[in-house]
Amino acid sequence: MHAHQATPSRPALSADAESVGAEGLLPRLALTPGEPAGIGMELVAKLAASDFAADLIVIADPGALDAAARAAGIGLRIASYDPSETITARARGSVRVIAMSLRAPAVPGTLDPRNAPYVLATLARAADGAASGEFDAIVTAPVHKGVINDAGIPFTGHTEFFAQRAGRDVVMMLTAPGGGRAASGGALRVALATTHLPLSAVPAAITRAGLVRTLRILCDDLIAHFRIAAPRVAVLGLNPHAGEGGHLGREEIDEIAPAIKQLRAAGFDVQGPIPADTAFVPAQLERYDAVLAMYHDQGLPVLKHAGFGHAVNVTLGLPYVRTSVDHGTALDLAGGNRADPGSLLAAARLARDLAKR
Ligand SMILES: NC(=O)C1=CN([C@@H]2O[C@H](COP(=O)(O)OP(=O)(O)OC[C@H]3O[C@@H](n4cnc5c(N)ncnc54)[C@H](O)[C@@H]3O)[C@@H](O)[C@H]2O)C=CC1
Ligand SMILES: NCC(=O)COP(=O)(O)O
Repeated sequence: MHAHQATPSRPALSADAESVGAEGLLPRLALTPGEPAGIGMELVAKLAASDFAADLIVIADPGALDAAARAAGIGLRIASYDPSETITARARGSVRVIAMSLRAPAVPGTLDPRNAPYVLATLARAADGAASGEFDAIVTAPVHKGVINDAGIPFTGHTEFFAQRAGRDVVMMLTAPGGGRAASGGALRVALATTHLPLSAVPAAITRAGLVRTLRILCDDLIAHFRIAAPRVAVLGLNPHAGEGGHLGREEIDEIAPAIKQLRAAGFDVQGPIPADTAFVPAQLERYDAVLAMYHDQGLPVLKHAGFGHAVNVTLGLPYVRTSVDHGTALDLAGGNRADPGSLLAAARLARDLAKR
C-alpha cells in the first residue's frame, strides 16, 4: 500500500547489486532521519534516490519525509512497511516506512522540543527491531541532543541510548577513508574512551577498569567485524606529553598504563600511552589500525579534518549493527537542498557490509 504516492522521475532498479545476499534478498536497513528540523530527512531521501542496494525501512513521519524529499527535488515512492514482505530489488526513490507522527510541524532550521518524544520513539523502534532480528542494521541521521534535553528528557547521544536499551557496554568509533595504516585498508579509525560528557568530568571517567572494557570491545570488534586479525591499537594519553612522567598529570601512570599492561598480558597489541599531539602524524598512524582517544574532542577533530563528509560513526559492542553519519543536524542547511549525503551513504554501506559479516 502506498501511503504517499510520488513517482520518481526515473524509477530504475538498483544497479548496486554486488551486495545482494546469497538468497537474493536485500539486507533490511532501518533508517532514522533524526531531528525533523535538520537535514536528516533530506539525506534519507537522497540515499533513497541513489542506486544503493538495500531494503530501506525509514522510521519517520511519512508526510514530513515526503515534504523534505520534494524540497530537494526528489519524488519518493513511499510504501507502508510490512515485515512479512522481503524484497530482492529496490527501485530508485522507493522506501518503505514505519509511520510515526510528528508532535508539531517540522520547520526546517527551527527546533521544537515538542518533537523530542517523536525522535526518541523512532530510535526505540529501530533498536527493538534490530535487537529482535527484524532489521539487519540501523543507520541513523543526526539528532539534536540539546533540544531533547530542552524537552526535559535526559539524553546524551544515540550511542548511549542504544547501549542503555541493549544493556551493553559499547564503544564509539569513527572511521574515515584514508590516513590510516595501509595494511588494514588505509582507514583512519578513532575510538573514544569517553563520549558525551563535560570536559571537567573526563579525568574522573578515565579508569583502568573502564579502559580495559573499552579496549576489549575495540580489539574484539576489529578482529570479528573489521577482519583485522591482530589489531594494533594506539592508546593516547590524557595530559600534555602523556603526563610527562607524572609532572603534568597522573592519569597515564595510575589508570591508562595499567589498562594497557592488562590488555597486553591478554595477548593484544596495544601501545601507549602515546602523547596525543604527535599520535596523528602520518608516520605514527601507519603503525596502528586504530587510535583510542581519551575524549570526544581529542580524537574527533582530527578524524573530521581527515574525512568529514565521508566518515562513519559506528557503535561497537551492540548485539546488532549501528552506523551513523559524521556530522550533526546542520540546521543552517535544512530545507535548502544543500546537504551532502556522502556520510550517510558511507554509513549505509558500512552497515550493509557489517551486517553481511
Ligand atoms: N550523529 C548525531 O546525531 C550527531 C548530532 N550532532 C548534533 O548536531 C547539532 C549541531 O552540531 P554542529 O556542531 O553545528 O555540527 P554540524 O555537523 O551540524 O555542522 C557543522 C558544519 O558542517 C556543515 N554540515 C554538516 N553536515 C553537513 C552535510 N551533510 N553536508 C554539508 N554540510 C554539512 C554545517 O552546515 C555546519 O557548517 C548538535 O547540537 C549535536 O547535538 C552532532 C554530531 C553528531
Ligand atoms: N560527534 C559524534 C556524535 O555526537 C555522535 O553521537 P551519537 O549520537 O551517534 O552517539
